[in-house]
Amino acid sequence: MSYLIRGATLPDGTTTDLLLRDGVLAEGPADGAEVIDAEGLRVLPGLVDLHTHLRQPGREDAETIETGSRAAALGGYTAVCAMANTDPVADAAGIVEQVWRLGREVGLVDVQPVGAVTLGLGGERLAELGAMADSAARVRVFSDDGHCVHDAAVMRRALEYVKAFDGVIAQHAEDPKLTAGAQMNEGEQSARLGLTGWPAVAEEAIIARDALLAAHVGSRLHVCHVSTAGSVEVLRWAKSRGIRVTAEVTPHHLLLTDELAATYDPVYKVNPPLRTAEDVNALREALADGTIDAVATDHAPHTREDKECEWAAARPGMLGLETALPIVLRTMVETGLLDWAGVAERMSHAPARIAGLTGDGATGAHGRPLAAGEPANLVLVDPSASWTVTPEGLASISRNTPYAGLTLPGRVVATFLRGRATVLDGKAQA
Ligand SMILES: NC(=O)N[C@@H](CC(=O)O)C(=O)O
Repeated sequence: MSYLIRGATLPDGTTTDLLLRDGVLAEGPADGAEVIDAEGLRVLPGLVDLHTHLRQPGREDAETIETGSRAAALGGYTAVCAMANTDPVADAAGIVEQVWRLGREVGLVDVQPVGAVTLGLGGERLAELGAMADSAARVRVFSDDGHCVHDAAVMRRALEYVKAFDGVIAQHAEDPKLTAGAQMNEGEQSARLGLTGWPAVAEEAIIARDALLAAHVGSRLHVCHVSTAGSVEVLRWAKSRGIRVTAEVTPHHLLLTDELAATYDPVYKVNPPLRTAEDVNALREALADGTIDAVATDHAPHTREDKECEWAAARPGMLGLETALPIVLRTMVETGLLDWAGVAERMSHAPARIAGLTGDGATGAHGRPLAAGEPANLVLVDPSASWTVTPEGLASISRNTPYAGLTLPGRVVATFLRGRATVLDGKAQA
């Protein structure tokens, strides 16, 4: 099937026709192509998520590679990096290959497995980083996400190891000694609610330490879900020194604050926790000026049992794939902080570069320019359509969206993966 997308507006604001043929953006006659009228629609390169929890293997009651892939395609994504905190943990070549293959079989989005840094996420012994890199899954991003690689010597060794194949360690920056028993952001709200606080310094101290380690080793560090104004300062300092550090921010940290904990509704419980309005403003500014390179969802599905309970017993995490782009439009574009080219950079080009997905690899190329000869990975968005989030209306098995009832701008009309429609007329194809 080939498509002629007529009159779509590119990220730079110019309007063009795009011919999708044989998996690539083609030139020449559009004979036989299905015509899509894209007047008034925005086209973006297929979005790339650096941080997705797909829960398979192990917690298929919360999400599967298939349901998570569908949610991703509906959110405008063509590639997602699947986190390693599955059961079993993705710490060996066999497991990452299985995840990669299952993603290919579903075929809605390229599922790029993230490998664990340490065996069983235990923080002590390095996982088979080289074997995962050499496997069919061609792993380049390694993370113990959900856990911090807390031992500085282990972190140093991991950074040294991945240099050989231009891998990157994606750190969940949280000093576990400083967050023991933590339930929410440490501050005025936690004092008022009587909940144990998760102090900003637990994140900031690890980012500073890891930036210094990355500089010492000459390796690449990526910081997951940056959540505080102080972290932004540390990142600014590290980048100004030429340290090879990149960072991501989640949509929920760009919009929501710790005042929501006063509801005691565990849908707002997440790690790192929601912070203050000052933090939110600093994160938006950092994403605008490039101190934070990318938006990543940290899509974290949880069952009702794990979420609809007392705050203290609930698992941290929230859904994100289907709402990420609308939240970025609300917080960054409507506020004038980013234009559409900026959205393309922060949600497609930069994450693809960080994850090593821009070249031809096992999963093809993502985050490439929308130019002739490039893989036809793209999304069409209706910027003028708004929609109201309902948990039942989402494709995820789980229901833990913090945005229920919220009306958001921007509807994904169609998503294409190598020229094949994975979403058409706002509906997933399979
Ligand atoms: N981000 C979250 O709140 N949850 C993550 C893991 C974690 O970081 O705790 C999950 O896997 O559910």
